[in-house]
Amino acid sequence: MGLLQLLKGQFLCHLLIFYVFLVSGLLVNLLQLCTLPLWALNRQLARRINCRLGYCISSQMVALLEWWSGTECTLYTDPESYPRYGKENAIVILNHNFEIDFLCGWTFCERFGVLGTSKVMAKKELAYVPLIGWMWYFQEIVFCKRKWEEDRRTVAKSLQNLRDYPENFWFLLFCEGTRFTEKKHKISMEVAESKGLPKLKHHLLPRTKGFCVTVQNLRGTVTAVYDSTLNFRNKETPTLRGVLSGKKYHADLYVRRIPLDSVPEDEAECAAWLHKLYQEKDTFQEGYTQTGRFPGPVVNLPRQPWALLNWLFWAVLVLGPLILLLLQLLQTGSTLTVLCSLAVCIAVSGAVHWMIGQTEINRASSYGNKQAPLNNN
Ligand SMILES: CC/C=C\C/C=C\C/C=C\C/C=C\C/C=C\C/C=C\CCC(=O)SCCNC(=O)CCNC(=O)[C@H](O)C(C)(C)COP(=O)(O)OP(=O)(O)OC[C@H]1O[C@@H](n2cnc3c(N)ncnc32)[C@H](O)[C@@H]1OP(=O)(O)O
Ligand SMILES: CCCCCCCC/C=C\CCCCCCCC(=O)OC[C@@H](O)COP(=O)(O)O
Repeated sequence: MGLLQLLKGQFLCHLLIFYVFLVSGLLVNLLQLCTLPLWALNRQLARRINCRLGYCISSQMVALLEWWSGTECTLYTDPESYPRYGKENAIVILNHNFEIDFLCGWTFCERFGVLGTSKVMAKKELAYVPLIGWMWYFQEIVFCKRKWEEDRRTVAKSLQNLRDYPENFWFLLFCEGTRFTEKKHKISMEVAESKGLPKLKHHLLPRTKGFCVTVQNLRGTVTAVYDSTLNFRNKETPTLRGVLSGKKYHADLYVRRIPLDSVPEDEAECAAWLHKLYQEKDTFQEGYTQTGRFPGPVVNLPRQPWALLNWLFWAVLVLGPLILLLLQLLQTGSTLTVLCSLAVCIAVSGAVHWMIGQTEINRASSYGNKQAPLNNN
């Protein structure tokens, strides 16, 4: 094992990386808060500024994946669609099977220059996660409670707000609404059976309402749906802890660009269209498990240096004062101050564990663990 690989496994390195993330993230959140008055004066400028501020946080996690863990992300797609990626507004549909699927999504956003503007329909609980959740508030992320009666108005309103967004954005939907577990899969296949739908082997049954309301509200703003299917080589089940420890994974993403005009306007037809799409995704996943690859040619998509440069900028900015403080502590610090510093380290590492825990499937919500009553309206 090389020295660098050994270093990547050290707790102290993780603590330093998280320290940079935490302090720079709080600074960025503060700057975002300072843009509040600007929203009333010049909304489009406030949005552009918040895209860039948000980038400062999310790109640190991308840098962790691309540069620290060295994870490779391969894109399978039609070369004719490829030039349009990043140059139009799109709805992205992604399977929700992996703890770092969102991070791979962000990595592709970074490579197509839309990381700062990337959007998602996220569960409301994530709005309270420090740094990321707070950043999302200023990036106009669409939050849902996963209770349609409450979501139908709020989600539509948040989507309407995006209609005059000043920059190209991708809007991500994990239509399954929750991460894949065997129990949730079994229950959702019972629902599929009761609805007369074919069973899926690799996906939970998609919830169609979020997709249909997104299409309704973003028609005319968004030009395409990017149907994206993600898997990892060697049957790996990647984790954020693995990434932080420098473990290298290899992600494969198959993307099909579907013009939005071909998605039906009628709600029932739109729902049927989504179910059919998931049946196709399921065959792609089955093909991947059999052959280790997706259909379609591979497009070369090298990583960009910007995420790393952003991380280095923040590291220099926030590590300098920390080092000075530690030196001063060693020279003059009483036992009490040294103990207090230790307590701060423990608190910071506790915060890392809690935040990483948000991404762990074994701590997933109970949503989808039992059948919601069938709705006939
Ligand atoms: C070129 C490169 C291309 C791509 C790169 C890839 C990606 C990059 C793009 C962008 C990146 C951006 C950001 C990424 C960063 C971070 C993201 C991280 C996390 C956020 C993820 C989440 O939080 S996921 C959870 C929240 N989101 C959702 O839930 C969305 C999907 N859900 C819906 O759409 C729902 O409909 C709803 C939330 C709007 C409402 O929920 P509710 O529960 O009320 O749902 P329904 O009314 O739909 O449910 C009832 C219907 O479902 C049937 N039913 C009942 N039980 C089940 C069951 N167990 N399983 C399935 N279905 C069930 C029931 O019968 C009802 O059926 P109907 O026919 O009546 O609809
Ligand atoms: C730069 C270095 C930083 C290192 C430390 C990183 C610590 C930050 C970690 C995480 C921040 C939280 C990211 C939130 C994204 C979680 C996405 C997710 O997967 O949500 C689950 C949701 O879809 C469905 O939930 P359930 O399956 O129903 O439950």
